[in-house]
Amino acid sequence: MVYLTYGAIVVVLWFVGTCVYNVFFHPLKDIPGPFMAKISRWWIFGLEMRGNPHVEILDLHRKYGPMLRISPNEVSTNDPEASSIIYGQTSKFEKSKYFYRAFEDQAPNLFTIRDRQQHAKDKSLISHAFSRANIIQHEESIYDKGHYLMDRFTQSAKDGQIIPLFAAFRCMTLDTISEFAFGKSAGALQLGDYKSAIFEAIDKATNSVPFFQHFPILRELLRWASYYNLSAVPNGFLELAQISGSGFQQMHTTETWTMFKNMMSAAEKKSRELTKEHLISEAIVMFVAGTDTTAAALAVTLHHLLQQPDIYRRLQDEVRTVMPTLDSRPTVPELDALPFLNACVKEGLRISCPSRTRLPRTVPANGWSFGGYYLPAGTEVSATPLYALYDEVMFPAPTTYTPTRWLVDEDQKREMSAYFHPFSRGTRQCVGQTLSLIEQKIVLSMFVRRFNPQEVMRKNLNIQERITIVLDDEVDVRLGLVTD
Ligand code: HEM
Repeated sequence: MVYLTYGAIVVVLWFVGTCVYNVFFHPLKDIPGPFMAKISRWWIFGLEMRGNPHVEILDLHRKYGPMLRISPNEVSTNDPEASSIIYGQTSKFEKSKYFYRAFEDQAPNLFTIRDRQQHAKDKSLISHAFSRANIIQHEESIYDKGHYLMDRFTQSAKDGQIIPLFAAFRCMTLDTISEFAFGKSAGALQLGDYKSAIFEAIDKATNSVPFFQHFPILRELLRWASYYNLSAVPNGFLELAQISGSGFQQMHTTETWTMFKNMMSAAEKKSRELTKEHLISEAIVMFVAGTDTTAAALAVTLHHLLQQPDIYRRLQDEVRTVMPTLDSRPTVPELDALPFLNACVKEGLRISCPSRTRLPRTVPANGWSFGGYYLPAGTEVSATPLYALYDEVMFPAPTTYTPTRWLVDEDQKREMSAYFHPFSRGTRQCVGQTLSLIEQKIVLSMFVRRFNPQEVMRKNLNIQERITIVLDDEVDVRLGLVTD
């Protein structure tokens, strides 16, 4: 009993001592922020659990200024110059261990790897597959899936049925990335209700990430439970690893070009051996990063477009110039040359900001001085593309979908582009951005060529942040048919 009492006293003293240190003596003590954020990481965890942490942090920046302490050892910034230093091409800030480790199962992958040299080597194995020239070679595969989906929408429109756009686009992006990666589509577009089990696994995995970030022991316990086959414990990463394993098995039975075959032969040329764990880890990233991001961007864009008939018609008129029939397949350069289509896609990416989680980096050796503060080596600093995309000066009325804001002269466009980094920037920018942009342009042009707006069931969006955003209330719509 005496020992227990002493133990409790030690714990209380340790807790109080840590709080006092964090608030009054910590090297970051002068950086403003909510009191509770300075004391412990429970504050940011609570914010994450509420569902929209970065919209809330953006509001706090408006109150406290560009440098904001969001946990004892983490500073958020919405200062464009600070973001350039942290994320720019020559940045020395590595990805944060606590944050990115939680996305890994058995091995690091391109998204999570921290060492800059190792990252450059790994990226060189994959970047050819995601080059514009290579994606253009695969545009027919995107068109095939797009047409299949549009045919389903046509039937639903004829039957007066409600169409769940986010679920449908999730299936389309899943089938595209699975065929690209493994040579065989996951077949999600064939599912009557657009509900693939792969998304259940993705949702489980992404929901678990904040818990793994704040309580890394949970991740180890979960792996242990999986090892002993305690299947009652939900493990989205394990499920995704199993799905990826089947993808690889299937891949080796075909002659088709695939992204992973391309990666393996690039590794072979460099005499590098890729472990099974490494390949599976890369495959999990393809499923997670390559689906919800593009699907959410498309669903959010159409949610807005379908409610603005004038803009919708303008886009339809422009698209008709390269799509004389309902089934036309314009080339990617033809789509790239349509200014209003490009403005609609850009504005959709800006307003949806599909990857809006903060992307923490670690201050390198020697520390970093910025904005009158000194941040010692090891401090976590973070920003999300959202802060610049919602900048009220650069993008007046930032929560309004206004594609015409992008139809300005080249100088203004250049200024706006400095704030437009939905795919991040520098060496760690998104490797899948060309694929995503081409998918978005193909699907959007096909959609407006075939359908007229009829009814959007919910006027407001309920966006929740996970690793990427997800739309908690479906973008349910009814569509009319274009006949000529
Ligand atoms: C609208 C669509 C997309 C958006 C907004 C987006 C956004 C981003 C952002 C912001 C990052 C940087 C993350 C960080 O710094 O930690 C990133 C990285 C990455 N994305 Fe995307 N992404 C999209 C689509 C895709 C697609 C389609 C794929 C693959 C098929 C993909 C694969 C990746 C990978 C592998 C990385 C890590 C790159 C590296 O560190 O070298 N993304 N993405």
